[in-house]
Amino acid sequence: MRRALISVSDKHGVVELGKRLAAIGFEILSTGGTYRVLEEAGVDATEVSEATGFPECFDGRVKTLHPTVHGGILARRDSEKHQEEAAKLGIEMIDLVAVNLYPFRQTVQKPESTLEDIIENIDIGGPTMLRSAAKNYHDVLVLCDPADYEAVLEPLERGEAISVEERAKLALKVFEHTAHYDAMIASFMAKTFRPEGFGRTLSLAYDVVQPLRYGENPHQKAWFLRDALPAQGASTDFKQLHGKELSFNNLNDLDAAVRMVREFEAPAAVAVKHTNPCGVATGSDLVSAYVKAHDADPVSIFGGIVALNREVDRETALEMSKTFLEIIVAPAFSEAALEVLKAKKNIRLLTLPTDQAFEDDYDIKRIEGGLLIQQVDAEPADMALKVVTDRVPTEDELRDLRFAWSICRHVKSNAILVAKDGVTLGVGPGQTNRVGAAEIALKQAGEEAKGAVLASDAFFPFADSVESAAAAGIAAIIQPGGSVKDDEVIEACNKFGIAMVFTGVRHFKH
Ligand SMILES: NC(=O)c1ncn([C@@H]2O[C@H](COP(=O)(O)O)[C@@H](O)[C@H]2O)c1NC=O
Repeated sequence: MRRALISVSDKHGVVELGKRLAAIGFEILSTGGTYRVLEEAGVDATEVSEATGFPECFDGRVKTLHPTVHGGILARRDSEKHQEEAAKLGIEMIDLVAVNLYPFRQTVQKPESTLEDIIENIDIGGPTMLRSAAKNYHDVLVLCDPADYEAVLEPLERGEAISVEERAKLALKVFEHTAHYDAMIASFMAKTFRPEGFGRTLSLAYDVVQPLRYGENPHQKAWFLRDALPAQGASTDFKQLHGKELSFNNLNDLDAAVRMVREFEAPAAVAVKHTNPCGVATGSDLVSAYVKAHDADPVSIFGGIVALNREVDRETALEMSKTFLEIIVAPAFSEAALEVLKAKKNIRLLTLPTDQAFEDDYDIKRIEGGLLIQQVDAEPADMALKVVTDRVPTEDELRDLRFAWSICRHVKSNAILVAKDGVTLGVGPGQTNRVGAAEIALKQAGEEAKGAVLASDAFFPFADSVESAAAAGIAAIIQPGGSVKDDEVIEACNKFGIAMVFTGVRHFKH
């Protein structure tokens, strides 16, 4: 007689599984809670403790960790030696293992869970059985997901064997599942007991949310994954109210836009193209912020992603509906705004708490054969502005310098940004030299650069960009400082009457 061991926390479908396995002729072994559910439903089963002759003990911490169980799963059917040994030890074979694990993730995510609750929900016996069965997939069927019960029951009921390839796929699913489970545990423990960095290894736990239509380009396959233990309010935590599925580039741009709009407490609008801002503005209300962000670069915003940090009202919606936008993301949309925007078939409308701070931890980049991991480039709390020129910036200039600086660090390096009155006027992103970045930003700002401020994400190696800024009419500059040529740069500013502040902090973004 074939034997099945069933031990599940998620009892969905277990009665049906038990009934149908019993009907096929399986003898069923199961652990306490599962046994009771099966028994109540009239499924004939034997408790594991009866089979092992050893009681479940230590509050269920030890139930199935016994040679009778693991020998029955792991012994090779094609090995005479193993079979003789099993016979000598009185161990009977177990041919099917259906196990799902203690709800570790759900326990971590429950706000009321204590550390003790979380630790108690680290399953030990379950993964051990799953791994034993998966290792012996040639002879043992292993089920770690109720969604797979049907696909195994059907052929068994027809009296068909399940191919070794199918068994291997079920085993693979187990090893992915237990690795993911352990990675979540390691990640939780690391956050709790070693928040400051890494040990000798890193295992990341992610869930595949969905395959994407394609990647950055149509010939690239792509997937969207989310942290297995996601923090609430992350940019991946959006709700989609309208529009088609998001693309790879959409998700990437969405993340950039959301990170930028979170910089502001005042009503703000951020328009993004290819992860760089093309128009950013704050205003006394949302509609004025959006109109200013739009007018900052009415060409680039076409097909862009716009993030806002207030509920979208009808007026703002009407303004936005004049331009083709790929995505609008905001904390909420009024009914009237939705009515206006939903009329546009191709726009995607998303909500997420862009009006709340979100503390991301690590930034991960893939390089060939490895990863680079760094802390997120947050502004250090102790960053202070130091005036280094004869002329001190005016209050208005200081406000604009801070505005420009807060966005400049989100622009790809080398980055130069020109701004005035809480609006970006020119953005020079991703250039291989700073002069080129300054030229782009100043050219885009044009006449409006007069009296505006300029931010640079890293120091000026020469005074050439200051000369270009002066020629365009820039009134004040913000930059980290720290070049061997700082004196020349300061001297140039003094010569042109430009006020300059150093931040002492660099914000490369590659
Ligand atoms: N310790 C053990 O020997 C053990 N054996 C099985 N479990 C888990 O116990 C759960 C089922 O328990 P019950 O049938 O009592 O509801 C399953 O999630 C299974 O993974 C165990 N528990 C956790 O470590």
